[in-house]
Amino acid sequence: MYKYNFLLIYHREIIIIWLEYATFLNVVEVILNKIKFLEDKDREFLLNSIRTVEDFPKPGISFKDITTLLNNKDAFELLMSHLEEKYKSYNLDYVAGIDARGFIFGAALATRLKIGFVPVRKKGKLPSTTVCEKYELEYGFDEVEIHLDAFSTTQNKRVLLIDDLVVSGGTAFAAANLIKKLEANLVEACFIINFTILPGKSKLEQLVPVYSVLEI
Ligand SMILES: O=P(O)(O)OC[C@H]1O[C@H](OP(=O)(O)OP(=O)(O)O)[C@H](O)[C@@H]1O
Ligand SMILES: Nc1ncnc2[nH]cnc12
Repeated sequence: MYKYNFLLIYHREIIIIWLEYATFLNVVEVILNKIKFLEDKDREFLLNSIRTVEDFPKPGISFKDITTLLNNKDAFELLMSHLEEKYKSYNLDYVAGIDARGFIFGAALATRLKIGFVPVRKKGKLPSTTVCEKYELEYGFDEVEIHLDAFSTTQNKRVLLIDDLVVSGGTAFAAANLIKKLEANLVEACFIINFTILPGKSKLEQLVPVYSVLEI
C-alpha cells in the first residue's frame, strides 16, 4: 500500500503528463500521415506553385513551368518529403532521372534515399558505351540513351524512373525500355505531373506501375 502512495499524492501531475504525452503522439502521427499522404490542400499548394506559360515553345502548347515550384522552398520541401516517405520502403537501388528536369527531382530523391542516381540523357551527351532509344514528343522527335554499365554488373537492380511530367508518355516509354534492356528491375515510374488529356500514363502502365503526384 505504502509503495503506491505517490500515485495518490501525484495523481493530478501523472494525468497531466499522460495527457501531454498522448497529445504529443497524436501530433507526431498527424505529421507523419500528412507527409505520406498528401492532403488536397497540399496538392492545391503544389499545383499553384507551378506556372503555366501559354504558347511556349510553340503556339498551342500550354507549358507547365516547374521552376516556380523549385524556387518555392516550402513547395519543393513538401514534394521531396512526400516522395521520400513514399519510396523509402521500396528497397530501391537506383533512381533514374530523365534529361533534363527529371535530373532535379531524381537526384534530390536519390540523396534522400541514400542510393545512386542514373541519368537517362538526350542523345550524344554520355561519354562511355550506351544503349539508345528513339521516341516521339508532344512537339517533335528525340532520342534518349543510358550508359551500358549504369546499374553495375549485377542484374535485377531495383530502379525507380522519375521525370517532371508525362504527356504522350513517349519519353518515359523509351527510358523504361532502356532500363529493361539493361536487365534492371524497373519497379515504378514516378511523375510530378500527369497530363490527363493524353493517354501517356495509361500507355506506360502497360510496361510499369506509374505514380503521379498531380493530375492536370
Ligand atoms: O510524355 P512526353 O510527351 O514524352 O513528354 C514529357 C517530356 O517532355 C519534357 O521534356 P523535354 O523533352 O521538353 O526536355 P527538357 O526536360 O530538356 O526540357 C518533360 O520534361 C518530359 O521529359
Ligand atoms: N506542356 C508541356 N509543359 C512542359 N513540358 C512539356 N514537355 C512536353 N510537353 C510539355
